[in-house]
Amino acid sequence: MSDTDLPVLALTTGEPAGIGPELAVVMARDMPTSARVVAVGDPALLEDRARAVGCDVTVLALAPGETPPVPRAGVLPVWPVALRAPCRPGELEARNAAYVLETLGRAVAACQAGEAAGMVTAPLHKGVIIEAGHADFRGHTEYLRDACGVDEVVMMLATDPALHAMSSTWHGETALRVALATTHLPLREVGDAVTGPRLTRILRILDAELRHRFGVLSPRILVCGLNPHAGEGGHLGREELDVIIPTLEALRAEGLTLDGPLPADTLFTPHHLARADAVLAMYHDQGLPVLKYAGFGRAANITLGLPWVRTSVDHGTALDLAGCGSADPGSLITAVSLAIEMVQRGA
Ligand SMILES: NC(=O)c1ccc[n+]([C@@H]2O[C@H](COP(=O)([O-])OP(=O)(O)OC[C@H]3O[C@@H](n4cnc5c(N)ncnc54)[C@H](O)[C@@H]3O)[C@@H](O)[C@H]2O)c1
Ligand SMILES: N[C@H](C(=O)O)[C@H](O)COP(=O)(O)O
Repeated sequence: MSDTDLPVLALTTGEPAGIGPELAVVMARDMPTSARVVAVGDPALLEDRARAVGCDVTVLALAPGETPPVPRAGVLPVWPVALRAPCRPGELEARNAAYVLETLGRAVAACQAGEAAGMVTAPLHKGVIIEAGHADFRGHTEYLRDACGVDEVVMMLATDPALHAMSSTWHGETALRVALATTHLPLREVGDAVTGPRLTRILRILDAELRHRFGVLSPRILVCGLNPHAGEGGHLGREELDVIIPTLEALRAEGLTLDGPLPADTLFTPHHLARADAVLAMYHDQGLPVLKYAGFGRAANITLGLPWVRTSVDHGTALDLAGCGSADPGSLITAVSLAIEMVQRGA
């Protein structure tokens, strides 16, 4: 591939008071050369944060939508978006919620216009966006679903050994792919959200994207139950009998290979995981603690079901570390390399 053909990836720099801006500049010290990664954010903020953490990187402000130059270590091209209010590391400022949303909007527009082949997102702070008046905001995943006008997308996190695999040879103690049937919902609402139609949409997307984006020829998916011990035959909850089992049976008839519903506590053991390509957890904190225990800092978040590639970090804004220079860039580096790999193989 010649330099002029290198794909463009838009990297949104996330909550300005968090660690996203400094991770972007730290990542640019060893800027990958197999794609043109362009940050979306405030160039002055990125320069300030580079100085604060002692990172010798040149921030190169481009015109909006301008094609980034050939990548070079130590140079971070930026599509500029202006902060709405001054920003101090670790201190949330509601006026900057509009800035964060504008960075997302710019990246989406670039993907829609074909100016970028995909996007990588640094962490944003959901609470401050909601408090700034965007009451329906839930997270990047839901934002991107709505921005793309698709019915459903799937949040999947994977630990590093499971990100690059093109077959099921990735199994190992820390290799995991965990997708979620519901995302950013209060726990009280989860039971009602686990419906047959939702599980059907999610499992179809997960099966198709494991084939298409990860090269798994015949995905085997382990499906968690919702209740303790997967409902214990209906004695500890009926969602397995009434919703999950009939849905899985119908999908098996379509050709999907699904095991479950299995009790989540024993599903996440080597015996079961050794024969799985992914796990579907019913809710956020059923699946993600296990994934983050296995691979925090080296895992990535992937949105399946979008018309372009989107990857993200496995951590949040870490306001406690912002501006200190001690935040680990591992997950952002992983998310960027994964996005490049997915774009290169046309996934
Ligand atoms: N991709 C995303 O946009 C994303 C992901 C997760 C959480 N969040 C948001 O982030 C905010 C804060 O969430 P939280 O406090 O639960 O989680 P968090 O990940 O920000 O912090 C949890 C702990 O991990 C540490 N940590 C996080 N990232 C680190 C890194 N790169 N290097 C070293 N240590 C790191 C933090 O210092 C903290 O002690 C919330 O608003 C949440 O919704 C966003
Ligand atoms: N659920 C994610 C996690 O815990 O890592 C995180 O909140 C990011 O979600 P979005 O990519 O939808 O913002």
